[in-house]
Amino acid sequence: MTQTCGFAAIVGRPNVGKSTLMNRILGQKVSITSRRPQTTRHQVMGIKTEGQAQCIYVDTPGMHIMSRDRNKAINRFMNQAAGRALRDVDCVVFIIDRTRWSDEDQAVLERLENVTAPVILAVNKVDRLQDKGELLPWLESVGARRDFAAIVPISAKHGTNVEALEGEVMSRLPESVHYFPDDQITDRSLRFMAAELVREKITRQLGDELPYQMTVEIEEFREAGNVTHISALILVERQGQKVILIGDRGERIKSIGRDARLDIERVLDGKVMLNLWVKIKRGWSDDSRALKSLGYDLD
Ligand SMILES: Nc1nc2c(ncn2[C@@H]2O[C@H](COP(=O)(O)OP(=O)(O)OP(=O)(O)O)[C@@H](O)[C@H]2O)c(=O)[nH]1
Repeated sequence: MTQTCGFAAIVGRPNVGKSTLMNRILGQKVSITSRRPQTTRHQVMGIKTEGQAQCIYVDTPGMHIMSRDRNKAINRFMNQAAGRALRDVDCVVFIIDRTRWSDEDQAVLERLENVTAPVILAVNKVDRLQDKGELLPWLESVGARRDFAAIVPISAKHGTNVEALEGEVMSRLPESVHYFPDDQITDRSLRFMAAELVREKITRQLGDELPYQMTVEIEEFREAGNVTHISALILVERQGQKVILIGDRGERIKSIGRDARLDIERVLDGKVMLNLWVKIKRGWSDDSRALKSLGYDLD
């Protein structure tokens, strides 16, 4: 039988559920999620193989079109990364949040104007719709905004209708041999996943107390016997942020470390010793050179 293989970009404004959808499709966490917008910073590929079809999903960082501090280097990087993901894809999944249509959604739609690949609209979070009756008329009216290849209401969180969405994507992949082995689910290294999981726990535990100018670098990732030793450096911008992260008598950082270790152990399927360090690196989020040194690739 002929094989099919191709790329599908998942796009949408921050916080609509792109990472949640990716994790749901893959049945495993490859992209971190949180209630705060702008959690996803790096482009992560999620690979799903089903029989003869292989789809490589690209989860893009939220498009920061309305961002107030749009000139910051990190915002420029994130917009560029989102733009790059749209070139050369075979299909685009555009996610919106229920029946809302904001200026940011409109801006994402405008970005898709020159995209020739089919665009599937996923109307997410339908589990949270107060009035289910408003869905059908909305689905009909939203179709006027663009000639969508399909419009699929879903709940990424609960998995509702996600298979139908996948079916729409899979049916649009070109004939090709598979680019990845059939059992591989992400292009990212375990080292990268470990850093992302630490960042997820920080974002979840500290919420709005810590601005998103915080990054995690893995300094050591070493297997010894059946234990993986990981040292992670958390970079923040100011002393005040360091104090918040460490918490009263180190309670906060301990709790972050415990949560992150449990998740990393699940991903690695083995025991982990995790050490966290906090360091101040002033102004990194506004410095293109510093971003490069941390692995953010600015054009
Ligand atoms: N009720 C409900 N919540 C959802 C659903 N999908 C996502 N969420 C929640 O919405 C929030 C944002 O989800 P993410 O997957 O991090 O969103 P994102 O689009 O990747 O966000 P960025 O990283 O900012 O681009 C999280 O709290 C999710 O749990 C859904 O179908 N139903």
